[in-house]
Amino acid sequence: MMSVNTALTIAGTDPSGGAGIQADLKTFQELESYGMSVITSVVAQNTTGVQAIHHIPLKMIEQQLDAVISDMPIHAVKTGMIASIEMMKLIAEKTPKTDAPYVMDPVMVATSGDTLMEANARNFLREQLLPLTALVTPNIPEAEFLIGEQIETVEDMMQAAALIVDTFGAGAALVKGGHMTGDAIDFLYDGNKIHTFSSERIDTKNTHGTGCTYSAAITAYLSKGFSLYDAVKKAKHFVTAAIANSFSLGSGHGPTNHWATRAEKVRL
Ligand SMILES: Nc1ncnc2c1ncn2[C@@H]1O[C@H](COP(=O)(O)OP(=O)(O)O)[C@@H](O)[C@H]1O
Ligand SMILES: Cc1ncc(COP(=O)(O)O)c(N)n1
Repeated sequence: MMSVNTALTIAGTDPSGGAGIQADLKTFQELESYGMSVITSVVAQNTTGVQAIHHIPLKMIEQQLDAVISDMPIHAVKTGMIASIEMMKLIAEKTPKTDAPYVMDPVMVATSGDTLMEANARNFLREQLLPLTALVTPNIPEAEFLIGEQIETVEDMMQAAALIVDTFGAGAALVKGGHMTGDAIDFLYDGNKIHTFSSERIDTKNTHGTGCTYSAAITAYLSKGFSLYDAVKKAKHFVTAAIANSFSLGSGHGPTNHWATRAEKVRL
């Protein structure tokens, strides 16, 4: 019998296919981790922004979680959009039961500027969910919220990563530099050391779903047993290729190309 590793995403949806649950499942599939999903909110969105949000009733989120956790092996878990404190409470109660490493993408605002998390839930996320994580992957605005300070330089980014772990209790923090200028540099603090992951900045506006894709790739690699450092290194390569080969679909920020690294596999 074939053995397989599995990854679960708990997040909101994107019918245009570039972000959210859809990006996560595409990424898990590309990286050959068996993908599973629990939907927190159905979001009407596309490359131009968010048009409407429907939150799934709590009881139904709970039943989805129970359905997966009671029956399926889970080797890594990721969360994306979690809109409310009540949803967060449920996830804080249920996910530790999986015993799998937990990667949190602290999604607060979409690339388009639309809010995906209620304002009062941000503190709850920081105080109650963050300490459960193996890794949190904030972009610059999210990291600024988590530490309560502005981030302007790469030194600030490194300091933010350290604070998120040492003061707020995340297992590790990856502060992403997509919103800076110059090379796209991310800093990982694992509680011990700062690691740097860098790529040239690609000149494109097609960045819808980059954060989702990156954290999903890390989750997939963790599910397959890679160390945190190796998982981030490989995922950075995956997301960079996805951005470099992105699609100019839609009239806003187009989606990334989740199958961009297939060409390399064929060559190897
Ligand atoms: N134009 C770009 N060229 C290359 N890498 C990028 C670009 N924009 C973002 N990235 C990378 O994509 C990943 C997602 O980062 P970021 O855009 O900061 O996250 P989010 O989508 O959560 O806002 C990071 O590795 C970042 O460095
Ligand atoms: C349901 C959902 N979750 C997350 C994002 C953020 O996307 P990005 O990766 O571009 O920050 C999104 N637009 N929609």
